Amino acid sequence: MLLKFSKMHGLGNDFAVVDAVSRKVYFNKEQIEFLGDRNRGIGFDQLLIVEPPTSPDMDFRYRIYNSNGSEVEHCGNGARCFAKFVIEKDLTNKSVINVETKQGQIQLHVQDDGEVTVDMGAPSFAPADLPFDATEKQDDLYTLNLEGYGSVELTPVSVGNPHAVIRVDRLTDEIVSTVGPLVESHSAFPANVNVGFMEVMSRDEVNLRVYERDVGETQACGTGTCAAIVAGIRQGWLNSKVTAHLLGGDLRIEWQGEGSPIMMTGPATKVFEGQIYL
Ligand SMILES: N[C@@H](CCC[C@H](N)C(=O)O)C(=O)O
Repeated sequence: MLLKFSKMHGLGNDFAVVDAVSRKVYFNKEQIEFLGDRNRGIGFDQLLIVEPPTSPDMDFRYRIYNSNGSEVEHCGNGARCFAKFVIEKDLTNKSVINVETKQGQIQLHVQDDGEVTVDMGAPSFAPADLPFDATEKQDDLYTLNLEGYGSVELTPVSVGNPHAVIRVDRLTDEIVSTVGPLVESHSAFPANVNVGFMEVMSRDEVNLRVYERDVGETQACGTGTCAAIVAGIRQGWLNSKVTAHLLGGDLRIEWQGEGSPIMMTGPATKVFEGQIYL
């Protein structure tokens, strides 16, 4: 099969996006791993598949796979690329697009300047929603012992997919590459977890790096940014509108508190279109 795709990125978090509305396409795990391979395939952090909706009040269904073939619930940077893709491919002419995901529904708002705002839904801080086998807790902060390292304090947050947010005094390569994998696959997170490292610069600004589940550190993580900011707002460290500086650029997040949806705004970029034998 000759597979057509668009290569896109949201702040350097990169994707292959496939139209499965105009033509039916199925992938098995090995095929996704091959496509995701940066030396032998296309290379991406996630594969995004645009499908017809299963519910009449939705515009599309959105499936997301990590480069190792695991299917995931949510992808924030991918959602913005998804919006740009369906417009460029003339699959819709709407500027407000309702999309089904594995975990629920999201709404994408395409702005006049081309940026996309995503209504990511309301976060959950309930450990069972990640899932997270909680141990000691104080004000949303849990202590996790890491073999051979010591302990870290983290906030578990579900924004559809699972995140552990760790506040650090200073972001370093070492903390991301050492603590990231230890927390990602810790037995307290039975489905594994994305790990965010947040340095609070002021009440309106953070520096953030994310070690993604099943992928490793990426240039940016949309859901990871949402999780970190809502954790910081709940702790009283941040205001309700925050700019996050990621390795690949900036995201703007707004959250009005308990029960409200998180609004994430940022760019989406197409790099090229291609085709590959599968
Ligand atoms: N890059 C994404 C998140 C992708 C999924 C994640 N690796 C997981 O396994 O949950 C984003 O922008 O949110």
